[in-house]
Amino acid sequence: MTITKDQVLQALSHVEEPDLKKDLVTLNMIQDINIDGDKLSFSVILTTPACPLKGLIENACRNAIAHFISKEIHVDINMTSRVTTQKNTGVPGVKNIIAVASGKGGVGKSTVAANLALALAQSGAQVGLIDADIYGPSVPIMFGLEGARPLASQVDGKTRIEPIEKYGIKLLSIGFFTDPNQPVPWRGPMVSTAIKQLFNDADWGELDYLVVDLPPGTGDIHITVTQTFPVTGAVIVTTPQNVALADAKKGIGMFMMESINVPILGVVENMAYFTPAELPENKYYIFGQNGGRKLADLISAPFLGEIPLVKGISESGDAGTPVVQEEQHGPAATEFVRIAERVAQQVAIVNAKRSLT
Ligand SMILES: Nc1ncnc2c1ncn2[C@@H]1O[C@H](COP(=O)(O)OP(=O)(O)OP(=O)(O)O)[C@@H](O)[C@H]1O
Repeated sequence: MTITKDQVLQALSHVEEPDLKKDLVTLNMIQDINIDGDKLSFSVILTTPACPLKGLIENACRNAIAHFISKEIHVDINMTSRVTTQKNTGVPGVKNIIAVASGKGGVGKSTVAANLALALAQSGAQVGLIDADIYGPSVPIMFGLEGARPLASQVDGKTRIEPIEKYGIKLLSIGFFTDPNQPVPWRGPMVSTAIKQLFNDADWGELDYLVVDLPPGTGDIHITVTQTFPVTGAVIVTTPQNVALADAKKGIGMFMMESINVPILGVVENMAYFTPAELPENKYYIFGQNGGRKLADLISAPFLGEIPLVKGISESGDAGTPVVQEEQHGPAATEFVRIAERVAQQVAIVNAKRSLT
């Protein structure tokens, strides 16, 4: 049987990308078509290596070839990815900036930012993490890098800060430049300059995602980051209590302000329930149930997932190895991986919508 490239493209034009609601051919996601007798191979270029729909899309392609051409064809599909980007993030080489924010302090924003960054990297993406929390930088402790000082290097005749690499991601924290025992009286302009330097004066190289751990609340740093760099979207972290949810709403309100206008990628509910290690099936909703989900519904944003309150998360963070790195297939790590997949999905959707405007 002889088949042609046109027949293959015609068949695959019946396969829709479920998030982007267009067919794979229109989206230019089918490449490298090769036909050798009854053997067909092609690549599907996904929008992120963390794509949770990878298996579904691959099956749909096989079914389309079988249905529209023939069941007798031997199909070899290379599922690969090229992370999409908005036109310009303001930081050379960086495709997407993901801000992680919370209204209230202590809700686990840094824990989510660190594990999100690691889970994205484990999917095969190039990832950086900026700890912009001047009031309580957590990256040095969470990554076992207390006392670390980034080096400077010369890149294209300019002096650049070299981010520190750990567990496959590039890191910079405001805590690498301050003495943890000396309080720093940050003034507005100083803060703004220091934060911009973490983005602009560092040698980030090529990154698919630069995750930014913002301080709690809504302040100078939020304004500086969102108004200086076109942030792709924000992940909002909350706990289920009403006080945390009320503050989270204020944080969301800031991102939605016309002058800021950063899309909300979704809501993560942290410390959603308590699970004793010896009874992992038991869930105790000690702070109330579904607060994060209701908040997401209220603002018509995706609910990204719920993380249990477990000792392993705080212990691994304190010991310098975030849980996604420490127990890669444990229940908490698995939930972080799912959240990372949903975040990557939302980034692709935001970018696709932007490219249409
Ligand atoms: N799901 C969880 N289970 C157990 N401990 C957690 C969980 N999430 C966070 N923690 C712990 O709670 C503490 C606060 O977390 P984290 O530093 O991530 O919060 P934050 O919102 O970034 O705080 P800050 O307002 O200081 O920036 C840390 O000790 C962390 O290990």
